[in-house]
Amino acid sequence: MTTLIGRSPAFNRLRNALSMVAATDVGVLLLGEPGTGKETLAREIHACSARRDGRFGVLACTGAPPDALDRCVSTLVQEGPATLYLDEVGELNAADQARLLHQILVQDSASDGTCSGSGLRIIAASALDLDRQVQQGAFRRDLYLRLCVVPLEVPPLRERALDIPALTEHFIATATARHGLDPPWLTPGAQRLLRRYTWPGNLRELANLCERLVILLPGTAVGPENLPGELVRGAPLSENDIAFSLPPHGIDLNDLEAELIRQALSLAGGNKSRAARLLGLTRDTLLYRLQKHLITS
Ligand SMILES: Nc1ncnc2c1ncn2[C@@H]1O[C@H](COP(=O)(O)OP(=O)(O)OP(=O)(O)O)[C@@H](O)[C@H]1O
Repeated sequence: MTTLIGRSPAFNRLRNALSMVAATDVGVLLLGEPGTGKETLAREIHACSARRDGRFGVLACTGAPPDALDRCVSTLVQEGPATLYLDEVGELNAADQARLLHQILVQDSASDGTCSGSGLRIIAASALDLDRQVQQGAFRRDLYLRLCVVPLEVPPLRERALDIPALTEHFIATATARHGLDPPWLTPGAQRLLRRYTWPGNLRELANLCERLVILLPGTAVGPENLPGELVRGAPLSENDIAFSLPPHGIDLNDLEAELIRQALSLAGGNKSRAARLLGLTRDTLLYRLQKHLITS
């Protein structure tokens, strides 16, 4: 079974819904941006369902060859109770949509109507707004209604920022084990940037970053200066951040200084004299500190 990380309110609501649908055999449509964890959640539904001992098959609908759907369904059906996960179901062309509807109707007529785990269960996922596709005539309404008995919205990572520390720890531990390296650790300044970033690539982007840090900085401290530029640029300090009180667990003053210098340079468009003024420093003091933090601008 997968280790599902997440304790934010948004994720807890989803987790509850997952356990409810896992106890049934209804069609589930997972809706969420790329990398939000849709496949992982589908695997969890399968693992918690009556068909947990059967296969979990995956069909990537984007660019799937014409016979892929039929082959996938017949292989799974032959092997007993199974779950088929259709990734990006909105990308199926008209012919495949008709084939899928046909397969669902065949499965329904073969099913004994219980949740005992016979036949094939379909869990579909989409990053596209499937409802809009139906309205635009790009997706069959009859198929949509079959797939979407229970729609589940998977929140983007920016809406579950509370989960970022635990997910970061999990991804670092996973990459550390995979590569046989020592784990890096994040300074408070770096942790703060991770919490503030908007993560357009969601959990996959965070997992990739953690793996990169494990490979490039094993067993060392990771500060803001080691993080990609988009994380630093995407996290402007607000007035509240500047007028902050020292948290009980303390801060890393060195990292904070480096972060403020980067922010000032960015605000000043790279002009060092202006950046120095923003920080209440002389230009020479700023140059010294740029060297100290190995900041190149
Ligand atoms: N709750 C979770 N706890 C721990 N790891 C997770 C969780 N959800 C997802 N992941 C991890 O995040 C990464 C992305 O998840 P996944 O592939 O399930 O996303 P997806 O929404 O299906 O992506 P795509 O839309 O691009 O197919 C994977 O490495 C997965 O193992």
